[in-house]
Amino acid sequence: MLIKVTCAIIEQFGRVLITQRSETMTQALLWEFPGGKIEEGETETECLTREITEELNLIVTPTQRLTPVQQQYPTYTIELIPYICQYNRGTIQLAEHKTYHWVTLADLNDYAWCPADLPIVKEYLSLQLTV
Ligand SMILES: Nc1nc2c([nH]c(=O)n2[C@H]2C[C@H](O)[C@@H](COP(=O)(O)OP(=O)(O)OP(=O)(O)O)O2)c(=O)[nH]1
Repeated sequence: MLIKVTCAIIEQFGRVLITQRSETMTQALLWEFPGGKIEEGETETECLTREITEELNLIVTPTQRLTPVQQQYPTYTIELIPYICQYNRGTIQLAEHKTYHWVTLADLNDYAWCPADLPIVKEYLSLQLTV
């Protein structure tokens, strides 16, 4: 079964928000773009804005869809669907994650990412370089 997951590349002041999964989550302690599983009847962007509010207490607007990534993990497969998002309002309150960082593009490669995120980081960096 393919589990569809959306994730948000939230931009503000030239940095992007990344979150570290907690010890008790799957992919424990790895870094990710916040988001989560699409629920029945939900669009990708509805899922994303719901998850970002639930997990971080932030209001964001998805602005650009990047290329989805299929990733097989030992017991399940996900399709991770990334969106660049603009921060609107809210102060971060972590509901599930261990911590978060606002990182410059130059530092994005220094984190221990969930495997599915590696192609997304690469695509995102390549887009910024061509601007
Ligand atoms: N939200 C998010 N999940 C990601 C990313 N990269 C990646 O491999 N994943 C995986 C981790 C999880 O297995 C799944 C997303 O599930 P989730 O964020 O709803 O996690 P969850 O804690 O509800 O999942 P579970 O432990 O209940 O199975 O996708 C990412 O950048 N963002």
